[in-house]
Amino acid sequence: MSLNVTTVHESTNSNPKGRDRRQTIDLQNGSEVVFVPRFLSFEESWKWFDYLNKEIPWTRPTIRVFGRSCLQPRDTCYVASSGLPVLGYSGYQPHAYSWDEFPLLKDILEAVHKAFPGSSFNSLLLNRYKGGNDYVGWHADDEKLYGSTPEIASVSFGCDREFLLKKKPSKIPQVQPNKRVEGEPPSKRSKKNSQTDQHSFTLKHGSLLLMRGYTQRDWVHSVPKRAKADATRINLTFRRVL
Ligand SMILES: O=C(O)CCC(=O)C(=O)O
Ligand SMILES: [Fe+2]
Repeated sequence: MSLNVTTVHESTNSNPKGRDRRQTIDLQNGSEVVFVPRFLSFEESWKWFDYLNKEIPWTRPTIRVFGRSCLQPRDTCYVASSGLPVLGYSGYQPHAYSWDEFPLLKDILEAVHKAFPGSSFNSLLLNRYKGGNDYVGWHADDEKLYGSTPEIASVSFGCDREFLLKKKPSKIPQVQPNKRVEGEPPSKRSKKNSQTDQHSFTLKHGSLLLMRGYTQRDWVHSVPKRAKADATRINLTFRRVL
């Protein structure tokens, strides 16, 4: 038996459109992802896409990666409640805009809070991928200001993009994780590992993906370049600064 079994739990209330259908993916050891493929309706999502694309003061900052300056490979903007500690990442400190400047964002925030009672997000990092060359590399949103078990709700609009999750290498020596089973071909052995330590989601227009528990401590995520993704995608990640 594999030690790292993934359980996907599907649930829905009796909504005829299946809008609240969600998948809960137990990543084990206290990490969890909830995926709601049709969180927002198609029409409503286009209304929000157009608003965000036009009204948000997008910037493409210079950041520092491994000691070198480079242009962040996507547009960004940051919105946060007043009085919170300042966010900084990759040597960049985004200006914190106020929620009041973008009233529609409050409606999306309200919908997210309704879907996840008990959540209380107070900041939002927005990303705009102008095509398949724009991306976000492997990272974890494990900044100290989010605490040890940050909950991050990610809502997507526009072009479909693949979202990958990969387990961080364990610091504790493993007891032969790919232990040879007599007669099992090597291809099967490595696949077994990758099935449980990597996950892929297609984040479509109007979908929501929530990461919680120890997902930022134990996993990294990315939205890789995709030659076929030829249209703009906008992604909102709601977070709680402690
Ligand atoms: O665009 C996405 O789906 C992910 C964005 C992300 O990981 C981030 O902003 O930290
Ligand atoms: Fe992230």
